[in-house]
Amino acid sequence: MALAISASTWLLLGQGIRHIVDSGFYENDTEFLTQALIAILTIVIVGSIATFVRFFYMVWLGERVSADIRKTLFNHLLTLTPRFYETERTGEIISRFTSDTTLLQTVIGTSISMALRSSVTFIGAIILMAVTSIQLTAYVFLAIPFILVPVKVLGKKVRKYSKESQDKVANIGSIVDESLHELKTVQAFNAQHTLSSRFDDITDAVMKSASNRIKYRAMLISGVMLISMSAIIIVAWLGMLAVLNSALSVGQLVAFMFYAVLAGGAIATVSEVIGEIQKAAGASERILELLNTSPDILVQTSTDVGNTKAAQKNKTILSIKDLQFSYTDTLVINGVTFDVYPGQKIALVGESGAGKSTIFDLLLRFYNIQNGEILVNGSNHQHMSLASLRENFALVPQDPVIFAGTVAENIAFGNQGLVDGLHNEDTSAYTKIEAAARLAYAHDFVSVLSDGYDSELGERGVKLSGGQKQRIAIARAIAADRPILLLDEATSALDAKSEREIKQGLDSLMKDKTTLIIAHRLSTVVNADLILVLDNGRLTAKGSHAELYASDASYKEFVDLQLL
Ligand SMILES: Nc1ncnc2c1ncn2[C@@H]1O[C@H](COP(=O)(O)OP(=O)(O)OP(=O)(O)O)[C@@H](O)[C@H]1O
Repeated sequence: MALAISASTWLLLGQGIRHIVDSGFYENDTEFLTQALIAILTIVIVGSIATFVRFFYMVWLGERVSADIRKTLFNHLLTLTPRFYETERTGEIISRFTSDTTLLQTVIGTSISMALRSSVTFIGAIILMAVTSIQLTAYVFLAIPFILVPVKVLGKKVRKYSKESQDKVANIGSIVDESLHELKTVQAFNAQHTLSSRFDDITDAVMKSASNRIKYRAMLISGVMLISMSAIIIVAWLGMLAVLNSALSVGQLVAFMFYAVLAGGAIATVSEVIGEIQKAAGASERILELLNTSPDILVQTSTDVGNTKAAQKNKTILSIKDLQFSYTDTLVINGVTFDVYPGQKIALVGESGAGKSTIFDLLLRFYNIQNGEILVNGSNHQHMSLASLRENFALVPQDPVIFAGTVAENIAFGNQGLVDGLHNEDTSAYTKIEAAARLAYAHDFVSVLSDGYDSELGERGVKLSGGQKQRIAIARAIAADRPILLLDEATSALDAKSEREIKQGLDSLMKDKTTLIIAHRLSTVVNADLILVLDNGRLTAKGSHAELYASDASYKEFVDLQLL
């Protein structure tokens, strides 16, 4: 409405001008002149208010749309599986978030608003031109096909190069993301030059497609301007001839020219923003592509009653049967079968690449298994929702993950109650977080940080040492309080004190829990209730350390070579 009012008020101005010229000037009517000026002033004020409302709401709408798209897109990305991120580059996805949604925001907030306003102005101006002089309007219509040709032909080119340059900008995102995150490795290997020449190539490519885009846009704008202005000049000449022949009053001609300039300006604006709108069309295609990617892990709805009963009789917490899995063609897990009873500590050992981490990934259902069964508390994991399946597990990865945020936020991470408690500044949440940190032997170093549990840890925990990160990860698993722990023991050795503290932290974590641990230390395998030996995806032996060391030559060799 504001758009229609603001466009109409500017159009009304023409009528005002016509009356001033014809009635005020030519008939020497001073009082009429004053009244007309007051009327025009009113039109200007109404027009300005309507412009304020139009601008405010259109720009607000642009912000709202991009905020909603960002939220939807982020939530969607969190549901996609690791397989998706093995092929996509995160830097490129970040670019879709930022540059594509920002583009949509400006286009909706500014370009579409301008295009709509100009279209309304154009239609109104044409109608009023027709009212003023049908004959002159007919001449103007003759020019329209000449204007549409460049809009059609050049607009297509603009769209093509816009999409291309947005894609290339996404490559910039990837390389910056990768280089800055791995800056220490880059600098340690003096690889700045290699990266900067790769970056130069990418920015040059962006520049090249941007130049093409700009060239076609400039041709579009100037072509439309040339044709429309020439048409106006010719029509003005025809109009002046009509005035001389007394077929038209001077006021009519002035009003007509006012509308013709408005219409010409409107066409010029549309041709300028059409390029932006084409660009936004490219951006939304890319966003839709992402939104239409569906996660490849589906929950089967039927419940497996038979298996549930069988498992409950045995009371296994985990039961793995004849598991088979491959990432690509070759089987990485091949016929693995084992049971885990509540409270057991199971150590997984095997050479690098044997498939230990893959078993964790399958338990957490990051990938679909090809054959076999995984029962969690007697339920087939494919019949459980991903959330209820994963509620059974707390993961402590080999390289502990720290999120940008405070110590307290990092520890609360896996426990929604604590996260909400922190959000509401509930003191009991802090007490529980501190208790978890004490059990993980993290309290001592946290309490000397400048803001204690509210200290910011920096992106990826850059402000912490390796051992400190591990203890935060352990505290997080303690705070999450899940029945089954999946520990991927760190391979890197730490100083004796840190080692001892981490071991004590892990002991408190494992207390009363069922644990599966990818073991890299002899002390871990010695204390395990059951050791599973994996070799090339197969389970080749199982038993206690003493049994296996005495009976299994390959285990003995493995322990002697790898663990001692
Ligand atoms: N995302 C993946 N895509 C394709 N192959 C993979 C992927 N992840 C692992 N693999 C392959 O699967 C096999 C098992 O890997 P996995 O990480 O489970 O071994 P691991 O026993 O945990 O090794 P490590 O002790 O070195 O971590 C390896 O041969 C590895 O190359």
